[in-house]
Amino acid sequence: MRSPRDFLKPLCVGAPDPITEVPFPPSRMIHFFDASNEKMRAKLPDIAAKADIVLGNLEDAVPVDRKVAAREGLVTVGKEIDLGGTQLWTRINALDSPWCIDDLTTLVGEIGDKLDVIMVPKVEGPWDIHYIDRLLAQLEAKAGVKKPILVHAILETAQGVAHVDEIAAASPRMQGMSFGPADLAASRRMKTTRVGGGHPGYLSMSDPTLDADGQIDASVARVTAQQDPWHYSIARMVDACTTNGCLPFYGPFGDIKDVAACEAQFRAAFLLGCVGAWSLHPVQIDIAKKVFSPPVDEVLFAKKVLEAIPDGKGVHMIDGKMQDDATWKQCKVMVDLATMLSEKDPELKAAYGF
Ligand SMILES: CC(=O)SCCNC(=O)CCNC(=O)[C@H](O)C(C)(C)COP(=O)(O)OP(=O)(O)OC[C@H]1O[C@@H](n2cnc3c(N)ncnc32)[C@H](O)[C@@H]1OP(=O)(O)O
Ligand SMILES: O=CC(=O)O
Ligand SMILES: [Mg+2]
Repeated sequence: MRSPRDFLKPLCVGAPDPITEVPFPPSRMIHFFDASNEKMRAKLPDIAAKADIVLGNLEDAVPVDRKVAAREGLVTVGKEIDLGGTQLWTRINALDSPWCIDDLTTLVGEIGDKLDVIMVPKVEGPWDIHYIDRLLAQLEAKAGVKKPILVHAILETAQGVAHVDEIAAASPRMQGMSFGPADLAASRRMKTTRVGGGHPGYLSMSDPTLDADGQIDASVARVTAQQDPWHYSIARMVDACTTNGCLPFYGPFGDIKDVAACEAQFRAAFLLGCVGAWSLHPVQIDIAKKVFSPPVDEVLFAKKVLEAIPDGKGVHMIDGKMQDDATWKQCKVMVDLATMLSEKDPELKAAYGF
């Protein structure tokens, strides 16, 4: 293990100093686009006006014969398109793929100063982050990049989940993690073809009704309720990220037309502590914006609590609810997020009354 004293020294002479705190600008959605697709690239200025983060995807979903075009398309985006204040990320090809090394050398060399975060798929343990960390430092030094490019891991293998805490702690570059239910399902041999969301087969059932002879009365219907197959892993990811000062995100929801289920999946992640989710299609940008902006009534209540208890101490009754030091902190989380989002979004600012 590296000495903590070395943690904030660059891993290559001439590379920028590592950051001490992960920046947290609006991050409600990471909008994926295929940079090899000229039509999608042309839409980017409009998309960037609505989205918090846009991400040029080079990995899964980009066909093998368009890998180079996607990389080059992203270089064009970085050099030629003004995204305003919207962050530019990429998802590189996996570390065990033949494209990864050229993704990194080309992108850092050509648009290293434009890229905020590099998302690394299929991270299995801290060793994957250590590899990327050193290589990025070398490439940053070579290209004269001024601020360190941050790293975001996708949690999408059983190994990755087993090592989630070590991954989150592996480098000061760790910006956060996204939950990847498709690859994770495959890695664990879960029997689902869905990308995120629930499953009608994953449920619990109420007890049976017994007849006079103590036998199960099959004529009486039993209540079932779908359970959340992702709860455990998302909660682990949230704890690992929060413990290490980086940001957890929910990943993709694949049934683009089922906007209600997408909203439910995003909201479950929001309530558990995620700061945002992926949008795969423009329709999911609005869903993420709605879900990951805290509800107006909760923000107004939280403001009321903070105003009523300026020192955040003791026990109080507000609107019939007990408030104390702990609930004050819950309210602070809500108000801090609302304040941060209001700086970007005048409509939210008005609704929250700032
Ligand atoms: C498990 C994982 O790894 S998930 C991450 C990898 N997957 C991705 O990145 C997928 C990204 N999304 C997409 O490729 C597409 O949205 C698809 C394939 C899912 C659906 O595409 P389509 O069938 O073309 O959707 P649809 O017909 O509704 O598109 C409407 C318009 O929005 C555009 N559009 C669709 N998705 C996007 C996007 N992500 N970004 C920008 N524009 C988009 C289309 O080009 C189309 O434009 P047009 O009206 O000018 O023709
Ligand atoms: O990359 C995302 C996933 O779900 O797999
Ligand atoms: Mg994946």
